[in-house]
Amino acid sequence: MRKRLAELVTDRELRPIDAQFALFIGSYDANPAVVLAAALVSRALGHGHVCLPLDRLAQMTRDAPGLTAWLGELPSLTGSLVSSPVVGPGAPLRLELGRLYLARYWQYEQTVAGWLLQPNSAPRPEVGEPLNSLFARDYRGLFQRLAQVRGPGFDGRSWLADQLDIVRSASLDWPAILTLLLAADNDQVLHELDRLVPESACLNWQKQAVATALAGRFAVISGGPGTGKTTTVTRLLGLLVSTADRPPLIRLVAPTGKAAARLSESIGAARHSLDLPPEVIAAIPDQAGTLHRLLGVIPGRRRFRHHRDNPLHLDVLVVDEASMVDLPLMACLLDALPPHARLILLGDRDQLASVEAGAVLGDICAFAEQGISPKHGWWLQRVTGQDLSAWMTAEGSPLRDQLCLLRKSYRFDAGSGIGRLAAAVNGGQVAVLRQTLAMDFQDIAQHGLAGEGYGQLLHLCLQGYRPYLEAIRAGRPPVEVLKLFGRFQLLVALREGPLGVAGLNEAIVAGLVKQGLIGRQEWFAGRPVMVMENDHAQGLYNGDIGIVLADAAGELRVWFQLPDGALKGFRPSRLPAHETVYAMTIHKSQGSEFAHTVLVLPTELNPILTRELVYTGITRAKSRLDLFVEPGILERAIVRRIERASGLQARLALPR
Ligand SMILES: Nc1ncnc2c1ncn2[C@@H]1O[C@H](COP(=O)(O)OP(=O)(O)OP(=O)(O)O)[C@@H](O)[C@H]1O
Repeated sequence: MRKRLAELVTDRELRPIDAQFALFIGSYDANPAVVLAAALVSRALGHGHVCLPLDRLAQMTRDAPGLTAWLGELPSLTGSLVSSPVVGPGAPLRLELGRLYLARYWQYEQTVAGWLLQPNSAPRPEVGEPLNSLFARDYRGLFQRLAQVRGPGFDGRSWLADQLDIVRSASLDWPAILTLLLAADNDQVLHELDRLVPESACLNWQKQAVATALAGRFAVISGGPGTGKTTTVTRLLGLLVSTADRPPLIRLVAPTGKAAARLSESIGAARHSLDLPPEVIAAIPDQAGTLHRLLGVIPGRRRFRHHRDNPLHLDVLVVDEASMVDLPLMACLLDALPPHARLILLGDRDQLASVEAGAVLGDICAFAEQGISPKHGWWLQRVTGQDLSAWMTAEGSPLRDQLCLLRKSYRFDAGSGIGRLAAAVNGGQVAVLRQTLAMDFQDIAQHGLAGEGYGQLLHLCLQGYRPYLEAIRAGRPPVEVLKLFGRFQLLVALREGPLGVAGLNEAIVAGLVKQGLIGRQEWFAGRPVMVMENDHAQGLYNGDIGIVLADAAGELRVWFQLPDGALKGFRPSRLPAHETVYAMTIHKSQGSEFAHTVLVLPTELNPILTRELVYTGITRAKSRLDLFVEPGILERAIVRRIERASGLQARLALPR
């Protein structure tokens, strides 16, 4: 058995750790079926699955002929596992409903499901009045926008429907509304729309999200790029502060330093657009930190400083980019929350799941498809004044009433190619994708990679990275250099090969050297580096990006912007594992956005190419996307989905 496991490691069907674990299990139960099951469950974890579903063994080993052959020689694994001493309470493996777990992961899933399924006993608050005043129509803004669009060809009906989120259009007196819109010469007259377009004809998902989050101690607000997740949570925090007897202690976190820095920036801006008293705004924090820092990492230990017996000191916790939070980290976070705490998860459920095992946000958000319960729907209707009858269904998990999907992008309008492309990819709509790429959008361009394509790609990258290098030459300060570097990014799917991180980094460095923009040595001024592991002692985290700059004495320092906005310089020799980051994998780009993104996909279909990967790559672009892909690859990639085996959804579906 030892030999066979070693061969599977040599053939890369197993990782060394999978074989070691199987041997460890084999020392307690030498039954080959149990040993193989142990290797497979460990291997599944390496692929991001939380457990090994025993009815999907063929599917999960389809790319591994050695494992498939071994499975074929054995009787059913289930029979051997059920009677094995290594499976069961207190043993290293757990078997539940046909899913085999490492005991630790079974416990994580239990913790997460147990926390999420706790009944919400608190009465729903009476928030109608403050909620409606927070979401009061801004007629002054509406009038300004109207003045810009009114003119020949103005389609007042669809314009107003979009502006006011009208969903029950047929019931409205459109001749009167259009007359008003065309004749309005000041914002005051637009108040007549209060009567002509009552709130019950509109459906604003941001308002629904705030109400939903106020109703209980847990809520998820999920939406694509620019759908207003930060804006919505800022309004929610404003309401929580203004309606509380004493200001709640609010903490904001994200899984990476980069995502935390972005959250600080966007919440800082959103706070000031709130029409609330200054003392309320002051009680909303504008600094976010990392999740690891909040929980308190103990170097060398899996356990955090905060846990059930030493809970976090907070009343409200907002976690941004929650799709990046893996199952173990989510379990540790929920375990560390004090019983009275309110938790709000923000994220995009359609993005790539966490690097490590699990797809917690996706598993939770799966219940959003079930609509909402009538009880919750009636309450929402009462406090928001909007009609939700079309969304109410009798059957479903109680969790569905804690989920809010934001469906309208305020960043990408109908004229945006990026928005349309992202929607087509996310919906797996091949025809819309083709149509979008064939249209003449100003913000997207598709290029091939054959022939001159590769040269064009390099040219674009050399142009894109030039501004920050010129800023260095001009002696601009680190903060400005980092900002300029962050405006342009080359994203790739693979690590190896000419179109992977390694090949493209090399080609870009060679091109920049040739243009005299950087030096030839390993540590040249301007070298951008990405940290590849967490270094809690120095406050540097996997995914952080820094740039090498020389000080007045010619000494090199690598400058990083910390989540609180502060800058810190490190000697190159002090950095934890790192690599040059002209090209970055799409996986590593999660939680970041770039004004101009260049996205390169492999020329051949690869298991890594999925809808989630392409969607995540495209949605990193804020205002310009250049897509380098060979014909046919994109269409084939977007119909493939990532499936992560887990029992969380099944646990959450159970009635409370
Ligand atoms: N209801 C709204 N009306 C008008 N503009 C809005 C509204 N909600 C959000 N916006 C604007 O849309 C932009 C994106 O909003 P926000 O940053 O809140 O979205 P997000 O979902 O958090 O974005 P990201 O994809 O960056 O995470 C901001 O400029 C914001 O001011």
